[in-house]
Amino acid sequence: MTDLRVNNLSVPVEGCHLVKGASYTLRPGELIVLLGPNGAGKTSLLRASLGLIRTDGGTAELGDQQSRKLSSLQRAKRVSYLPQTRPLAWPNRVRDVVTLGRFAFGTALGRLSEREEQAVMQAMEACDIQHLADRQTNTLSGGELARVHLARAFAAETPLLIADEPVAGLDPRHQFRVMDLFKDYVRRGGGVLVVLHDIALAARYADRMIWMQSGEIVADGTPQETLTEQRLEEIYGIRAEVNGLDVRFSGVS
Ligand SMILES: Nc1ncnc2c1ncn2[C@@H]1O[C@H](COP(=O)(O)OP(=O)(O)OP(=O)(O)O)[C@@H](O)[C@H]1O
Repeated sequence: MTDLRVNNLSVPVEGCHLVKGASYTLRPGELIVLLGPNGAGKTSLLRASLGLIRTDGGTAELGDQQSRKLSSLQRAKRVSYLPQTRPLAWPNRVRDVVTLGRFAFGTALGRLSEREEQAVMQAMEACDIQHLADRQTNTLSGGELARVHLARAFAAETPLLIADEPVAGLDPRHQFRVMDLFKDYVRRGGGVLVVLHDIALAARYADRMIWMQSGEIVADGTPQETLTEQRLEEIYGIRAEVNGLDVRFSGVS
């Protein structure tokens, strides 16, 4: 079973720490939303968990191996990572960008097996971009391009999927649609960890919420356990009324 186990992880930078002693586990069959204000250390935690940046304490394991010891191909077979900024080296056809998601499995553009073709088509359909298949990526709107990147991540069909603000820039319908896709992925046995800034959306979809502040995980539990008026006040400095999973914001405190 592939899970991501992070224990007491710290990320140093210039004499201080971007992440301090963070511990959590991402297991197949659950959707975790990672929350926290700008600069709290969410991206740094994700990158450190995947072994992509230097750490100076703690461990991060993906399945049976330490993340930092995995080759990029080994890592790409276990987890799809959708970073916050998604540079494309050069404009390309949408279908080809989505096909790159199969790269770790030895897929070469133009030589797709039926199985590979199916994975790419399904991912494009799920992300509502099949009509854009032959378009060049530099002609797409921001939201369309975000869905292309998502489709690339889905096409990989990895056991785990980690996405940093995957719904930023999407209209409300596509935000729900993308979150529904993550839920389906989890129902089929995958594990998903996403960063969201929309607390109401997070409450609606998360099995667990991990809250970060100043480089530390300050809470980890179900929305029912961790989403409280006091927490929103402490972490974000905002006033809100919380009734179960329903959140009504009334301003900054
Ligand atoms: N290489 C670096 N050198 C110095 N500071 C850095 C470096 N990388 C990140 N930081 C700082 O560390 C803090 C945490 O950054 P990080 O991107 O992890 O936050 P975040 O919670 O993902 O924020 P956001 O919600 O704005 O995306 C920020 O203040 C950022 O400026």
